[in-house]
Order: sequence, then structure tokens, then C-alpha cells
Amino acid sequence: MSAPLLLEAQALTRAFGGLVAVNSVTFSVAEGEIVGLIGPNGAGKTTVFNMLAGSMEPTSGTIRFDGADVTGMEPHDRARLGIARTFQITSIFPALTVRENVEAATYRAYRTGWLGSFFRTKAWRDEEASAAASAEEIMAFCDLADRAEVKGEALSYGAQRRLEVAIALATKPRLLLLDEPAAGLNPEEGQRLVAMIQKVRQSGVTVLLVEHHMRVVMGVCDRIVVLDHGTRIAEGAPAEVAANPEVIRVYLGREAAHA
Ligand SMILES: Nc1ncnc2c1ncn2[C@@H]1O[C@H](COP(=O)(O)OP(=O)(O)OP(=O)(O)O)[C@@H](O)[C@H]1O
Repeated sequence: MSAPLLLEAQALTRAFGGLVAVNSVTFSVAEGEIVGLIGPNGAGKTTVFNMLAGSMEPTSGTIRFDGADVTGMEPHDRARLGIARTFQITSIFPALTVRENVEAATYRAYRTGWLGSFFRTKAWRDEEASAAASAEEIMAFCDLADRAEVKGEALSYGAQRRLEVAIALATKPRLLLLDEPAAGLNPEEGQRLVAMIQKVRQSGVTVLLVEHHMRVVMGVCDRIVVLDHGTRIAEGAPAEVAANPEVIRVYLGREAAHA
């Protein structure tokens, strides 16, 4: 039996004035899958991501998460349901340590809020203890334990990208949206990231990633959706997509030429 669908984008469309950036794109991600969203610059990948995460409203179309329509839902409500994302532009606080960055994200996932913290209620102290334990676990998971006391700004680029994933994992998502996680990484750091994404999936989290780094995409994805000019032009297993003449023409040929 195939896994149930966790995310379903149906006829997703977004126009900016006269420009249709995303044009009736339909795809789904099954629970436990790693799916890649690829395509040339300006294809509409980030716009799709923004609509899935809730920071941008679609012009039309629907988004379902775990069977529920979340199309008009605010990003924080989607986060509460279990959708987390990373950004192309870093979300790290540079002056805070790795531990502080992860703990801050973990606190946001816990509930009591400032009143509890003001009165130092038992519930708040319990939450503080579990947030600290959870941060510890996430740092170890993301291979950052030995850098826990290092400030964000002092991390290597590869470790910064892993910290971004750690921050997103702190909300305990069911679906992790990764926006170009391998951008700027060298091959060794890229491999480390691939291993981490596989580990994320093994822990039960479903992953959708936008990525230009073909070795990462082909190495980690179960399935790939290809966009061009806002339209879905192909979908399939990595080998299938890599051999698709249309995909080679609009994207992979160009990437290979630049490799
Ligand atoms: N806020 C906006 N206002 C107007 N046009 C926009 C806006 N955001 C994106 N676009 C346009 O929509 C199209 C799709 O952009 P998008 O950033 O989604 O592409 P992309 O596939 O993520 O590209 P890249 O690989 O370069 O990140 C582009 O033509 C872009 O210029």
C-alpha cells in the first residue's frame, strides 16, 4: 500500500500583475518522501514555496496538508500543524550561539509564553527544561553539538546551513521545506547535507526541497518535480527526469554547461 499524501498542491497559480509566475501547478508529496522542486531561474520555485509555507497567497488553487485545506491559513498556524521551512536568506541570529539559536526556535514551539516566564510557573520551568533537552537533541542530530557555544556568525558556511535546518526542526515539523539548502556548499559539505536530509527523513519527517545543486538533488530525492516558466513540465524518479529531453533542454543542459 502506498503512503498517504501529506501535501497536495492543486492547480496552484500566482500572478504578479500581468506575469503568471506559477501557472496551475499540481503535485503532491507522500508521507515519508523526499521530493525535489527544480527548474531554471525564475521558474517559480520560490513562489511555490512561499505559497506552501503561507507567506504568499495563491491567486487561485488549493493546498491541502494531511487532508485539510490550509490555503488561506497564516504561516504560524501552518507551522503549528507541522509545516516548517528554511530560507534562501539566512534566518540565523549571528550574535547568538548555536545553542541559543536552537533554544530560541524551540521556545517558539512551546506554549506558555511571557506570563508563564514572568511568574516562573512550574509549567514554564518544565517547558524550559524540555526545550533545553530538545535543543540538545537537535544539535546532536544536525552534527552541531561540538559547536554549541560558537556564535552563528563564526560558523563555517556548511555549519550555518545545518543550523538553519536545526532551527526549522526545532518546531518539530512533519513536513520540512528546504529552500536551496546546498547553495554555496563545497562537494564535501554537500555530501554532509545529503546525509543529514536522509537522516531527517529516517526520523519520520517528509521533505520538499528547492535546489540547483544537481548532485544533491539526484542523490537525495525519491521524486523530482520540474518547473519552467511557472508550469510543471516533468515529474518522476531522478533517473527519469535526468533523461527527459525537455528537462535537459530547458535546465539540465544549461546546468551541465555551467558545471
Ligand atoms: N514579489 C514579486 N513581484 C513580482 N514578480 C515576482 C515576485 N516574486 C517573484 N516574481 C517573479 O516571478 C517569477 C518566478 O520567480 P521565483 O523567484 O519564484 O523563481 P525561482 O524558480 O525561485 O527562481 P530562482 O531559481 O532564481 O530562485 C520570476 O519572473 C520573478 O521575477
